Amino acid sequence: MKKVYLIGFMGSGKSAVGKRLSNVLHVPFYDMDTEIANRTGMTIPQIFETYGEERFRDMETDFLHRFQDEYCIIATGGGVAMRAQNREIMRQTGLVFCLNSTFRDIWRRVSTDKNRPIVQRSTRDELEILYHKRKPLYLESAHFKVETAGRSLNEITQYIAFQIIRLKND
Ligand SMILES: Nc1ncnc2c1ncn2[C@@H]1O[C@H](COP(=O)(O)OP(=O)(O)O)[C@@H](O)[C@H]1O
Ligand SMILES: O=C(O)C1=C[C@@H](OP(=O)(O)O)[C@@H](O)[C@H](O)C1
Ligand SMILES: [Mg+2]
Repeated sequence: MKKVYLIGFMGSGKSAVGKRLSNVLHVPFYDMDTEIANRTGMTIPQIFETYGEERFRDMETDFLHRFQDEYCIIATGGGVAMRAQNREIMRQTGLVFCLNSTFRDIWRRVSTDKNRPIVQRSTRDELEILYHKRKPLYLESAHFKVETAGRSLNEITQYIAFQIIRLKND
């Protein structure tokens, strides 16, 4: 078993589930946004403002490329699965779980959050268009699709943990 990647739109629960999964499985957890923020000494909004979105995307790809070979949980940022190169790295180096949430749930969770520059610069309609545009690419990248609607963070975590343990024991 190599890495476990969590992908999906902003607010689908990647960071929150990743942390829980790490506790349940006793496996290290890395949140790509946190790792990139730590490396640059800047927040995600500061990176977007100072260097622009494209440079941030390059930092994401760089992270995936260089990251050490270990069994760990990685919560990706919502844009990571948009690059073919990133999708290829994730599928080759690990198991990819897509957290699938309704746009309604997503909007409720992220609309007031100041730490997501894409939400800050978008109207509700624009974000919903982006959600529909990205969805097929999340599904294309994933080994597993995880429905999150009506499920608690713990239920989602237990489901993913079960799948990982099952595959490990195969
Ligand atoms: N299934 C869920 N049930 C309850 N709260 C959730 C669920 N999924 C996500 N959240 C909450 O929504 C917010 C955004 O989740 P987060 O893990 O940061 O999403 P992501 O990393 O995918 O952008 C957090 O406060 C998180 O606790
Ligand atoms: O979807 C995106 O393009 C982004 C998602 C964010 O991560 P979360 O998905 O954890 O919110 C973060 O990487 C950045 O704000 C850009
Ligand atoms: Mg996150």
